[in-house]
Amino acid sequence: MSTAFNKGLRPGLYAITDNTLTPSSQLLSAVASAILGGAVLVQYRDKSSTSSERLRQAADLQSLCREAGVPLIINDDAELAHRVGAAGVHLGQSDVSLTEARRLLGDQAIIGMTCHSDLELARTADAAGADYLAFGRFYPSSTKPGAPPANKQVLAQARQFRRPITAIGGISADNGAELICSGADMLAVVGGLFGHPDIEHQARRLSQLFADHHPLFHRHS
Ligand SMILES: Cc1ncc(COP(=O)(O)OP(=O)(O)O)c(N)n1
Ligand SMILES: Cc1nc(C(=O)O)sc1CCOP(=O)(O)O
Ligand SMILES: [Mg+2]
Repeated sequence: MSTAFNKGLRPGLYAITDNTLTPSSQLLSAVASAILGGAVLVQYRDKSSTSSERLRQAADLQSLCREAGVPLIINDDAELAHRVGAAGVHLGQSDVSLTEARRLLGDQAIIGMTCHSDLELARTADAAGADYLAFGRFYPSSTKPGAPPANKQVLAQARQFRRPITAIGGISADNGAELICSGADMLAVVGGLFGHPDIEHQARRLSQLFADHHPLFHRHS
């Protein structure tokens, strides 16, 4: 049996926003560029704006993503995901529990879980019904300098759960291929995408890595 992709999840670029890299006035056009370049999933991640700003931005992003047919995930905040009708939420180990988020958002919501580099965290997230498992950080990250390092081997080991696997942390178009070859289905990228002047171009480069290396698209001849 192979990995179950459902609820609109598919292998590819997972674009994560950052309010320090992208001013709020440019958020929608930045995300639109990422989608034009091939992003298959978007996460709204904003740790510092006011709750009313976050509500407005999440609602605007939800309209954009719905129109584009790309699921929007809200970081940390299941209530906000529920309020704007987003596709789901991403939860860390110190965020609200998956069970609680599932109760609020329902069976059709996409709930992703941070598993660092720890298969036991992944086993627990799998048992609780996580829709994807996130591992990282794989390379030093200026977005989250304190994120604990992860070993690429965990990506292959996590395939036993048959859940889509996301890699995160310091990923760019220049270093992402080896993570896909190691077992990642999605590359979650902040700085390597939104830190560049030409976001659409970077998104295309990152998306091309899947065409070249992901087993669902790439067949050795
Ligand atoms: C796809 C993805 N993977 C990991 C994270 C990190 O989540 P968390 O550990 O809760 O840390 P913060 O992002 O909240 O700082 C993520 N957001 N997305
Ligand atoms: C939000 C986040 N979580 C991480 C983890 O390891 O769980 S690394 C990270 C930052 C990702 O940003 P960039 O692509 O700029 O490194
Ligand atoms: Mg979190």
